Amino acid sequence: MGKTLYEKIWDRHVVESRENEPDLIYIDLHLIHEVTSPQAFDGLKKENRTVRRPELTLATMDHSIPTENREFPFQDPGAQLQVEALEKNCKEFHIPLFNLGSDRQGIVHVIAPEQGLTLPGQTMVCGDSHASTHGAFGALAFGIGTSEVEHVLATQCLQLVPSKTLAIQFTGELSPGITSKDLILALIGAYGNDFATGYVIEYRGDPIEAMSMEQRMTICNMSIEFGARAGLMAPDQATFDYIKDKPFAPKGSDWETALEDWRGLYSDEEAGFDKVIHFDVTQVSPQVTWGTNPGQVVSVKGEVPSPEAYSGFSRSNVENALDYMGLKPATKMEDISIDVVFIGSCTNSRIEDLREAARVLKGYEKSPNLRGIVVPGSQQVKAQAEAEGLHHIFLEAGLEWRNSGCSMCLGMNDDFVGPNERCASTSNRNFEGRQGENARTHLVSPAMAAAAAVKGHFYDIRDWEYKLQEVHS
Ligand SMILES: CC(C)[C@H](C(=O)O)[C@@H](O)C(=O)O
Ligand code: SF4
Repeated sequence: MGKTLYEKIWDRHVVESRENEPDLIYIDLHLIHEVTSPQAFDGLKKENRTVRRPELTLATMDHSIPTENREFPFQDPGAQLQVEALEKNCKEFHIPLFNLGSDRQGIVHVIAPEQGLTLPGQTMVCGDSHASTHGAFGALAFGIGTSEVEHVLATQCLQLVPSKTLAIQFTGELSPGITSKDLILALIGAYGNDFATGYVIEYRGDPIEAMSMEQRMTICNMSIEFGARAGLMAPDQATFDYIKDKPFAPKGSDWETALEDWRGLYSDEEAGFDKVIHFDVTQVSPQVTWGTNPGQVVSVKGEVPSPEAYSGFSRSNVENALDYMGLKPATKMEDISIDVVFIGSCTNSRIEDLREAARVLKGYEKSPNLRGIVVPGSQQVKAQAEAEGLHHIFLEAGLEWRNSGCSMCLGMNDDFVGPNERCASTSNRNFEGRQGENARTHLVSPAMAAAAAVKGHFYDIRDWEYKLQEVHS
């Protein structure tokens, strides 16, 4: 019997296995940020322990930082304390840190792939649920809690019980204008947001193989919104091309050795999954969420559902969601006007996302009644976007151009959506209060967010009149 990709990675990392006990698994890379690490470091200090492998740990600051003026003092003294604590802890324990002065700083899930730290076959953890993003490279990557962060810092290992495996076999071809964001939203919408609970997903099939690495990352990023422990994709030539020559990628003969190894990272044909589903991507249209979890989603050409007619969620759940969102059943999605546009987050803030948004915005101005911010996922993405002149397009459209960070993805920093304001957001979570108290979030792709910024309401990107096709060289 063959092995799945997940089983192959797992087996390579077992340090110790005892009957009726969790396995002890070695962790190749530990990413940390300012929000979920302070208590873990406090725990270490209390026990007088050191960090076992500081060089396999990387720190960045992203969640609570301001994206406008990043100088001290911050408007929020609590955020400044978190940032200062991370600097101090990294210094004390010799952990590499991309701080606010670094041109490599950015959202934790954007910088690791960008630096060539995310590699196929690795085990990776982070005190952050969207660690699943790195699965796009064939790395087994998942979020952990603060006590586990402490454990990994101290031992570079974790006690883990294997998850069940779910293969999602995509078929068909995405239509023009449809992105991987639409695909993952449509998938979660079709099966429900807790369908993959307890599973590690492997996304497979031609539509995945046809995608860029950045598109793939968007899908793996939202595995957690589907309930999964992690999402994986087998590495292929696109993966290797992306990694090659990145700053921390293996070089010279190490590269050749690594490549040879990575080429064996796929699920064997005779491997068995605990569950398999098939999903035809051909009919996927631009998606917009209407409710308060990512599975409450509909085509932009659709309408707000009525609690009676909606399957998948209970009547009261739908009623509550509509009430929170301030929406009436049967309203056309394209008739919903918005107050805020947020283009950013670890789901959609990479260079291709910004190019897509800029391609839509080129030559247009935002609707006068809304405000919008574009927040690159890292300072490297920011520099690249500026080298291509994308920031001019955003600024000319009347949107703000910021420094990198999690920003408006979650109401934990200076960027938030006001009470009862409605936001078209490229992020991954539309929970109540996610972007601010009583803020109303609609999840969309970068192109759809850009179109909404111009129109002032949701608008089908397939009907868009582009003023210029190519904005980058
Ligand atoms: C703050 C952090 C722990 C959290 C997570 O784990 O995902 C955040 O990144 C989020 O997206 O909600
Ligand atoms: S951008 Fe959003 S989803 Fe991603 S790590 Fe930051 S807060 Fe979490």
